[in-house]
Amino acid sequence: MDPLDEAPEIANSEANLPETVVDMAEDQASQLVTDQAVAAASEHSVEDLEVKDAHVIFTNVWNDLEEEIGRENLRFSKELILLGGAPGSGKGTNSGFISKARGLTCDPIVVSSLLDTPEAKRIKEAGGMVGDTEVVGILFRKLLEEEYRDGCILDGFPRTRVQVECLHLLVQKMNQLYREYHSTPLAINFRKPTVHAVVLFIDEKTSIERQLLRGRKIAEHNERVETENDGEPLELRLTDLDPTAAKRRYRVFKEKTWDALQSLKKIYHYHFIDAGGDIAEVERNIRNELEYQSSLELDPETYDAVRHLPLASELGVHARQELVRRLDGYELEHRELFHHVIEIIQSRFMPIVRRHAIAGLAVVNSEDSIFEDPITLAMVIDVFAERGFRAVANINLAETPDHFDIETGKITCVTKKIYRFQIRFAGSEIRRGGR
Ligand SMILES: Nc1ncnc2c1ncn2[C@@H]1O[C@H](COP(=O)(O)OP(=O)(O)O)[C@@H](O)[C@H]1O
Repeated sequence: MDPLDEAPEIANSEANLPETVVDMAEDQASQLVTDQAVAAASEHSVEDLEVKDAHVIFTNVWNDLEEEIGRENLRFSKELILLGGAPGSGKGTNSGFISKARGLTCDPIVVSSLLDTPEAKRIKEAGGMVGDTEVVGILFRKLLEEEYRDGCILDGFPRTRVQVECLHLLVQKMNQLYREYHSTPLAINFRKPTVHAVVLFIDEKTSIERQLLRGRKIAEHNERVETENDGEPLELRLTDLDPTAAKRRYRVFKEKTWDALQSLKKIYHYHFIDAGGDIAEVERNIRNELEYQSSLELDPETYDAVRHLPLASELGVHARQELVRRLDGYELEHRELFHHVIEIIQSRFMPIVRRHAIAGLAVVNSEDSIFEDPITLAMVIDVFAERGFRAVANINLAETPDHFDIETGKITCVTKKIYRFQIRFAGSEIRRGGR
């Protein structure tokens, strides 16, 4: 039986706009997520009194440095490797290996270790983030140390949008200094900077497990140091001992750092790494990615033109969490409409879907004007996704004769909108005569 045969004939289908409609639905849905995330982040912000303007922060730091050590001594690293990822994603574990792969001999700069004032420690222990002014001031000063001249790894920078802005401003200044000193004897100290962002991705569950694992390992190590009086104790983060605090750290990452890291790909070399596997696998992924990008035969300009487009492997990573947030958003903000859509799915869609359980593909057409609001299309797609189906929606325009003028012979038509949903799922394996 043809799975499409539930669809009534559509006369004079004039426009078939699948991508547009699905885009509309998904846009609407993701806008909702973004708005909620922003609202949640600002509601809980503890840094409201802090300077948020990257230009102000950067200019203050830069002017202080210039005044203190002189413009000709503002010698930053030629290559900056920004290593980002959720807590426990393996930044510390992999930074030594990345250094080697990039031919760097200096230790990575672990930004959170630089932040050791009592106030910064208090914030870190609560799973929060230290203010941008402090981070940028300390880090830029550190970067000027001689050992980082050729390049360095920055473990945990940038972590916020303001820090990303400050980074852009720093790179701009470095480019300016490069041009300024280009034909002078000091040129070697002001080479054109290159920036790579390496982003390690793990999900929330893995992040929490690994933070707690690190906590257990360090606690055991420190106990051994104390009882056997052998070796040096390691810094133990309180958030690594407490599942709730570890979870909070991941959430802060997801709300404040994830987007900031994503924005780097528009401007710098960007390496997205699936870091969910075991250590050997992650190392392999990093090696492959770094080798792949450096062996690309694309002209740098061509590569620049395409690199801001997302990689297929990135798109799925937060899809489940975002779906959950969107669904919760419908329930909170459009409860009545949401329940109405669920009721339509239950009473009108599901009988058709059930009838096509062997084929795994059902098509449902509807003229219900409720679907004029794009959010209802998003709701249908998301509710089906939540239940394990893949739904796609598109709009067909059908011209139907409405009036026939006997005298002139003129036919007037009305245009009807028909909403067409394709619902795919794993069909039954049991088929007569099938293998
Ligand atoms: N791929 C991996 N598989 C299993 N455990 C890992 C992996 N990468 C790191 N770990 C462990 O997870 C914990 C956190 O790793 P770490 O490198 O300190 O993360 P980060 O610096 O990103 O917070 C450590 O105990 C480390 O040994």
